[in-house]
Amino acid sequence: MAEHRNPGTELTADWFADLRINTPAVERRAATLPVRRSIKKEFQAAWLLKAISCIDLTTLAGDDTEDRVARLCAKARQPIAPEMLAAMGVEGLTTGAVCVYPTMVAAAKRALGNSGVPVASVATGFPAGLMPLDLRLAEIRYAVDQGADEIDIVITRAHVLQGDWTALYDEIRAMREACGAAKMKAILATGDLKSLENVARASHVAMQAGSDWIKTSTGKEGVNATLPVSLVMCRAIRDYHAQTGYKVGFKPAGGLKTSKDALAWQVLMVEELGRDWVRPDLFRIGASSLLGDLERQISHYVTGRYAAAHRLTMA
Ligand SMILES: O=C[C@H](O)COP(=O)(O)O
Repeated sequence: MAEHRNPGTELTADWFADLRINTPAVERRAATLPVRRSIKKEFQAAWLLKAISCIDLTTLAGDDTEDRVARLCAKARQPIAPEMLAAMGVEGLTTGAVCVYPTMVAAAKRALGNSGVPVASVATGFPAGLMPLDLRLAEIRYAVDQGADEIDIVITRAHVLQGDWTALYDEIRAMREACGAAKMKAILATGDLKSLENVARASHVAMQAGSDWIKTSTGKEGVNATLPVSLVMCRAIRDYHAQTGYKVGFKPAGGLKTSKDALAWQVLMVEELGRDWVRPDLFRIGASSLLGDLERQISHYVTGRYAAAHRLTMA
């Protein structure tokens, strides 16, 4: 598949300055997503496998060690027992990427070897981003130098809260340049942005500044990925595509733990952006503890019963 990059545009405030969002309507629509039938029951196991291929399998904890990262990478290379995959006629399934702190990138690269699974590194003073810009850019360059294939940056929430779109655009542009060939995800930390209008505006600015994906959350805010916020971000992605022809990816992250969550977010993608957008270069689910439940549900599909927890390697 050809490498897909969003080059960005000039800052074009006209695309978002006057937007208004009908919050109750967004909430009503979001509430219907988990129960919609766009993914038929008999195809759910296939969609669960697809969800696995889109996971950024994540560890972002203060007590991370190289051993933990190596175990995570083993799981990323082989997320489901081979016999279970064989029973479903599938081979070579991996997660979309692993996601770690910058000092763990080299260990992740070693553990992933030639598996083709990319390493994503958070950077720019994750999770709050409150560091001088030159240090944040240096952190990106460090992670790229260590071998990161993707960089998950955080934005300065104050720029959004103060409506300083130029400052936000310039910061993200500079980050995109520092990423070089590594693809960039812009984490908006939507739980800090106060309104759905701000989420939409920040989404537009992040895309105009050249983000390859926009991502909801760090997993560390008080409120992380929600369906209403995700709906607003997907619609901004749709508008940006209509304006420019470029497809920007979406990454919900933070608090996604169940197969039900994975299906609800895939329904959102299918209904708002189309089936074609539900693939690893355009959709990632950032999660540290979702894989275990996906494995459990897939095992139930294959064997007709739930495996005991100790038989599954919980991610
Ligand atoms: O980017 C990914 C998030 O940090 C994962 O959050 P989580 O630990 O709630 O799954």
